[in-house]
Amino acid sequence: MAIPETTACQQVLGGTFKGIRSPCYSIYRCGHARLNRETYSTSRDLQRSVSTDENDTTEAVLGSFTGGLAGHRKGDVKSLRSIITPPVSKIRNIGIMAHIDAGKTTTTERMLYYSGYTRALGDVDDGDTVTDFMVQERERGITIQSAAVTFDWNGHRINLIDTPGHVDFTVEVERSLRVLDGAVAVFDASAGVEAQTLTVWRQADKHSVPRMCFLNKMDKTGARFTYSIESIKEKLKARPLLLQLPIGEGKSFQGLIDLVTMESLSWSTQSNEDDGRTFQKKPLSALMDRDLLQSAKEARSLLLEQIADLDDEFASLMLEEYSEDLNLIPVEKLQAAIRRITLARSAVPVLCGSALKNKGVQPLLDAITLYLPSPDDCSHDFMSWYKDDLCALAFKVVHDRQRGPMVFVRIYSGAMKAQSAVYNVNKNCTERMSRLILPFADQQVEISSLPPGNIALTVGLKQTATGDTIVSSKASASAAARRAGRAGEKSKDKKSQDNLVLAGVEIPEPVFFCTIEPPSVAKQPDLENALRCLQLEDPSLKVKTDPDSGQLILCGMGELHIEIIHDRIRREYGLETYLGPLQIAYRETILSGSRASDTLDRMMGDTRQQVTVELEVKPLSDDSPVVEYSDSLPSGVNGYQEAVENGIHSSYLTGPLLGSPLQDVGVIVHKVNVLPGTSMTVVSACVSRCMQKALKTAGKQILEPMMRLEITMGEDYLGSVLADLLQRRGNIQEIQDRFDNKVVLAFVPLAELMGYSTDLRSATSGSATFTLELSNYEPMNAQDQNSLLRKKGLL
Ligand SMILES: Nc1nc2c(ncn2[C@@H]2O[C@H](COP(=O)(O)OP(=O)(O)OP(=O)(O)O)[C@@H](O)[C@H]2O)c(=O)[nH]1
Repeated sequence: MAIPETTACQQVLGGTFKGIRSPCYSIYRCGHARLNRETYSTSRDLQRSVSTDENDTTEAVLGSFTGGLAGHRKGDVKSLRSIITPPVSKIRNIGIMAHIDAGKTTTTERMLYYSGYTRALGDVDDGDTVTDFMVQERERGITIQSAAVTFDWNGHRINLIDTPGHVDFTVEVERSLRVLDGAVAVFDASAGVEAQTLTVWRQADKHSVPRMCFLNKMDKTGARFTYSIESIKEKLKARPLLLQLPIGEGKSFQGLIDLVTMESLSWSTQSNEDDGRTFQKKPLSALMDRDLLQSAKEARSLLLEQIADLDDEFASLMLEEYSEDLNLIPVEKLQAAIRRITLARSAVPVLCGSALKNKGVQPLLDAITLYLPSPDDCSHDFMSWYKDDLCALAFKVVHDRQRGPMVFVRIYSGAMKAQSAVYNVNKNCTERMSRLILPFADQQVEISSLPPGNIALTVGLKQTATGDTIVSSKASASAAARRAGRAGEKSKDKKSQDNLVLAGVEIPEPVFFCTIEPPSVAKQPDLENALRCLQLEDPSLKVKTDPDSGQLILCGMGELHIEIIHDRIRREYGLETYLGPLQIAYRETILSGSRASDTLDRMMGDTRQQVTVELEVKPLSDDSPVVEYSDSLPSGVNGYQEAVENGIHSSYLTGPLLGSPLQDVGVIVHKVNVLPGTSMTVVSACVSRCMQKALKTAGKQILEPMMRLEITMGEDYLGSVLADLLQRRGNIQEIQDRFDNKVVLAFVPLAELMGYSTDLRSATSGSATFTLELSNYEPMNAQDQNSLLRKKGLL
């Protein structure tokens, strides 16, 4: 048995460390007494887990809280805490993903509580959860930033990332999925699969993340186990493997039947105060309810059949060794088969419970360790290029006012060490990392080194942004490049030779923008600095400068996104900024082509610079290249090709109608005559001017963002919601029934949805909910296009 590497906790930073963001004082206020006690319970828990493995050696170092907490007595915290880094096979890097409000945060809180990392149960509704620790998150009761949490369960290290459900923050979800090995999809069992679940499910598919489902809120009136299972089949097109059956639904929900071990698990329903830590486990034969027993037997037979269908090894066990009595199949063999199926993504295990009522979370934790992959189960080409050298991916940057940027990394190979220099492949620079931290939600434990497979938080990397690849040195990157090159030659895979940089996350184009102004000119540099830090953290936030007015422009994924950024600049950077009206990010295209020519002729110093260009713009068809050169042109345009294409691309940024980016426009270059000695910049400028000329006379068209809207409301409001959608130029696709509710699916131009949440709330007395995502860009009709141009004073 491999001896696990041991790392020692050097200091518990809970007191001095003001959270990932400085305004974290609120958590200390509501939880600091808890924080101190937690340290005890965590130590005990870890000590317990230490003693279960005889090969583990531990090193415990005394740390101390030093100030930072109001009313806190220095030195009264016993932070004797040993951190064992388990073998890689016992690490689980897991994401929790779901539709907004499905209960991810509540479930995470319960996990932390049962694993001994918190002393009290946090409650989203009371604003005292551990993972939602930004002030805005506490106030709004939603998760904005993924908070990574590390904890141990049954000798396993679980690195868990609580991801936000709101569509404005899907980049956060995708960023987490990129580095996770497995995921738990949490559902509201009264709603089944909801709109955002579909989006995150698709994202998890894209990154081939094995996952399991947790049907939460089984206690809620209207909770329907069977309905939720059907919606997983129908909407997610997934194959559910039912590992549990609920005992009761809604108010009568009291526990679960474990179809793998054939036991019933029941929690006390006597008191709401019960923390669910203890529950009763009985063999199924002791179950009094005959109907339930029968259903459990049937569900178990179905489960065995499904597993045999999907796993040959298990099928042969069933047909040969245990054909006489399937009940004799050892639980471990069944679990191993479920694990293989989950990793192969041929089915998804389904569990259920109620996080709020403290039922079913411990079996979920067991299932995570049993069925979801360890880093060893996931292989990547680049791991062989780096061998034992460090290779890590920065997947999130957060900014702390005192410590500067702090970077979450996933280590793929080699060890990451505190107080060491690392090389950032994307930025081509060497940086010094001062500290390495294990993130226990708002508490941080400093460690000296971490082996591959882990997720850690680093301090000191100032240039690193989300998506950057970090290795030990430039020499190590070069050696990896050579190995990648050889591998690429062998496999004739050109891509692998270039691909030293681990793929980052695709960031969707922002659909909203607005100007942002500092309170005074003197504060402009502070605002620029705040925006620079926020952009390092949040790659979906774009900042531009208006070339005419010089004003700063914020571009974001939605109204809420921009609102949160505004709020954070105020709270975290102490700047009261002014936002201009929110505007839509339109695009432009052309419906018919046009040809133009232009000449630039000027003296620069003693040199005459002269270029004549003739080109044609045309609607781009799917199979033609964006830039074509007419046959009459000399090949390579006499060495000016790059300058010509720079000129073309720069003119794509400002369309002729609104100055919005152009799409689906092709160019044919007919003539480029350049006087020798003319600079490349002048060639690009002439091409760009000629492009603008041609575009002006082409058939111009504005494209507007169309949103896919899903609204859930009581039947009484259906008529008024539909009438309102039609007024907003909405195209209604479908009206579905969901128990007593109606669900409307529609496509609506984004321009018509400004302030929709407030309008919908007042029209339905706050009872309706909706989700919104960008569907595509569509041409505006002539009338709407003209009225938009008039509104902007452009017609
Ligand atoms: N009845 C019931 N309510 C629950 C349960 N779990 C969570 N809730 C409630 O559902 C609401 C949302 O819970 P959260 O844990 O914040 O959900 P979330 O998925 O993290 O939400 P976002 O981070 O905003 O996406 C809160 O009011 C919770 O108290 C449950 O098991 N049963």
